[in-house]
Amino acid sequence: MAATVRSVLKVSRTPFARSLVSSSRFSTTAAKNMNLKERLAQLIPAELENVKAVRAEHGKKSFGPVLVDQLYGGMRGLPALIWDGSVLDAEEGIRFRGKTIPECQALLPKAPGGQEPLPEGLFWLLVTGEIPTQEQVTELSKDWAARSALPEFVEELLDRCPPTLHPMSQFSLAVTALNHDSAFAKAYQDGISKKEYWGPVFEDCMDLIAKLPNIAGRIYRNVFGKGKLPSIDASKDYSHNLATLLGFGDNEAFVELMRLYITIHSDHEGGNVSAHTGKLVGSALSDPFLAFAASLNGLAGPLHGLANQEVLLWLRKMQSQIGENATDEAVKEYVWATLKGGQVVPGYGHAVLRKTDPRYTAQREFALKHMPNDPLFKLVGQIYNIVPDILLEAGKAKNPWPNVDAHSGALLTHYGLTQMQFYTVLFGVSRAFGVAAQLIWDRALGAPLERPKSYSTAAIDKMFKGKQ
Ligand SMILES: CC(=O)SCCNC(=O)CCNC(=O)[C@H](O)C(C)(C)COP(=O)(O)OP(=O)(O)OC[C@H]1O[C@@H](n2cnc3c(N)ncnc32)[C@H](O)[C@@H]1OP(=O)(O)O
Ligand SMILES: O=C([O-])CC(=O)C(=O)O
Repeated sequence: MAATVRSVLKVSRTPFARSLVSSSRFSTTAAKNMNLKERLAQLIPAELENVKAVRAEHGKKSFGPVLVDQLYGGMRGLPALIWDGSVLDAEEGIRFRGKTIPECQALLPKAPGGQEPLPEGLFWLLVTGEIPTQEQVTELSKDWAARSALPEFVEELLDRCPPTLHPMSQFSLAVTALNHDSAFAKAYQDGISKKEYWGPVFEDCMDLIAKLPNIAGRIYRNVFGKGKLPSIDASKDYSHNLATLLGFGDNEAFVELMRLYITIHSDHEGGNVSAHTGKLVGSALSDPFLAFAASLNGLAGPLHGLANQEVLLWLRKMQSQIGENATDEAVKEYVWATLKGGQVVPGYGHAVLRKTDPRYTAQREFALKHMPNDPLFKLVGQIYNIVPDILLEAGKAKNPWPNVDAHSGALLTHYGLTQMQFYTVLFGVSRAFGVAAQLIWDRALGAPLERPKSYSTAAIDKMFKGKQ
């Protein structure tokens, strides 16, 4: 079955690639002078044709059987969704529109003097499948800066939240409230034609991404008493502004970290909880603010995006119990105690990946370059040498290797962003890029309401009773 799945995926990727080739007359000089919406408007008709052709050719082909176990087992491996921005390979990890993380680091435009890719370029890549020019990325930075202001009532909403309300709950509240000004919701009420949905959805997605730094910065400063929020600087890139709003804009290494962080956390194909939730809610034609707020509520779970907070809490608890610079033996004992206590080792394991997450590796390489002697970085490395063997010996986890969340907190802590309850907010800022790109395409391609079939245990029992 795996081979069938792979060959179908290959076939279904080809037409999109073909669409880009067939529209290559645009991807020369003219395309390089276009803004994102203009380029998208060119790509949509060809992709509509491609999807039609793929469905005509393969629409009745099967991916293989669905097992009852998959219904009970969180639908692992069940082919169920279309997601164009990225594809996850269990061994290799994520590719954004066919490009690995190192390839994105090499190919995407950088800030002057910077070495990490600008997330603006990654968004362009997710949406179009193309590497933008430096000028296109600069225009995107400016566009997002121009859209970044929050409605006053959203600022007030955040200012009224008690600091005891988790930053992710505040984040979700604020994003939900942005639906007040949704271009799509308004256009829908005004009777927009289906064919035109993608236009206002694109505008909402751009507004959503643009406003996230102001939301994140406000939450951070409110909750952790960090004073008044500075203004967005229209001459700076998105990550620089985010860093400034958090109070770290003067630290160029932190700004670089934000560029890398937002790039690598953006998208992880469609089946993860935050991406799938956004797509599902968007399929009801809830606007991008409502859809992405739902994504955030999923990201806030400890088995998903909250794991980066959990990793730091777990590490700090370890240090308080066995001290800093603990021996391997003491660390092993602590890991076993976690497992014997019926808890998971946060930052390890994955529903799809079966190797070390390349996002972990990218962060490790960043740390080796910028903070090789950091004690927490060393502890993260020590744990890497210990945990996989223990998880293998414990015999339950299908993947004993670290995921992205095993590393991110150590990097943020190094630069002074020590408030782990805030970490998943940064993950959420990044995840908006991937969810938004797919929401735009879903509406452009007329993706239908999601509504799979559910079964009761009694129905399954009855269905197979007396059958082999
Ligand atoms: C950005 C992200 O979302 S990356 C993931 C972040 N989450 C974490 O790091 C939390 C720790 N990891 C986990 O809980 C899991 O590995 C998940 C949730 C990521 C994946 O879950 P699954 O696909 O169900 O993993 P898998 O099939 O390997 O699980 C089999 C068993 O191993 C256990 N297991 C998996 N990973 C771990 C772990 N890190 N520590 C302890 N036990 C684990 C599962 O809890 C499950 O136990 P059960 O049979 O008693 O229910
Ligand atoms: O793919 C997953 O299931 C979880 C994950 O790593 C992500 O969403 O970034």
